[in-house]
Amino acid sequence: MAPGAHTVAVVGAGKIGELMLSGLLRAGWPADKLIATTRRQARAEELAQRYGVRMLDNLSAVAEAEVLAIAVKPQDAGALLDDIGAKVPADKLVISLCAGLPTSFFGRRLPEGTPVVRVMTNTPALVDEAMTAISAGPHATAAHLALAEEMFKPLGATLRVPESQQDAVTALSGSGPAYFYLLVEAMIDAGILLGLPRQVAHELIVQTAIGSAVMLRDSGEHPVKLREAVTSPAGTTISAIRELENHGVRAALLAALEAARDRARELAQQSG
Ligand SMILES: NC(=O)C1=CN([C@@H]2O[C@H](COP(=O)(O)OP(=O)(O)OC[C@H]3O[C@@H](n4cnc5c(N)ncnc54)[C@H](OP(=O)(O)O)[C@@H]3O)[C@@H](O)[C@H]2O)C=CC1
Ligand SMILES: O=C(O)[C@@H]1CCC=N1
Repeated sequence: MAPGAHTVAVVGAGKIGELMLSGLLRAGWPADKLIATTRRQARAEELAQRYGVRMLDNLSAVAEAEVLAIAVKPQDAGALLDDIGAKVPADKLVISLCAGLPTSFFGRRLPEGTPVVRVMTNTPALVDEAMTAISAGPHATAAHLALAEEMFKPLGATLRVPESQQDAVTALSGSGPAYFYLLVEAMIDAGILLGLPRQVAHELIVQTAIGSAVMLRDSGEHPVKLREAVTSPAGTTISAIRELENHGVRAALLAALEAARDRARELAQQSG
């Protein structure tokens, strides 16, 4: 299918919605086939100027677009669907980008038979390195999944997962960039502690992160093997690793990702 064969409306074009718009434009989606909606007029003007996409109100977007990508916060999705849900013709594809919300949440608020696809992407979409997981919800056919994939493939890697895995996916790859940024920030601070100028520490750690990530992706080696290759007997690395283990970094990560998964479940419960 040629890029831009469908008119797509990004409903709630905040950070993730904007990433989608810019990614689709980079992939060759024509601007006149892209619609976005916002709550604030100033935001609408900013997006229109930046991307040349059509800014409409929610109901006009529902009427005009063939695909609706819902990119509001989970806490705002109920109110949005109270406004537009009944007006969505059942032949439109609804793609939810909302953390935590199951497709049944949308199914209950949309006309019977509306296809829903649940997607969890992440912010490296900005540099076409997203990890996007895609799940079919009720009434979503193979063609709907293929269309969702066509929209997210230009933004990075895509993977199909059962919807039951989406809260875990959200904890791993949806929130994942934040964990890596936190680690990088902490390691740069450690460089300051060791007396390096901040800019030098930044350059050392960012390039080390990039090099390590490329090796993880391209070598095909297990991370344990890659770590062992750095860890010399009685050397410097094992001294650092002993401290990481003493401070429970591994246990902290297990607990942290479990908390993120639990929060995704809570968001669904609170949204009703
Ligand atoms: N940030 C991330 O890394 C990721 C986020 N997600 C999911 O993506 C979704 C969006 O997150 P994010 O982009 O960070 O959040 P933002 O708050 O940046 O974006 C949400 C946007 O929706 C707008 N909005 C809310 N209600 C309406 C409405 N009724 N009509 C039109 N626009 C509306 C808001 O407008 P206003 O600004 O005026 O309030 C805001 O601009 C969430 O569901 C989140 O779970 C998924 C993966 C990663
Ligand atoms: O923090 C959040 O809730 C969103 C979902 C995944 C990443 N950011």
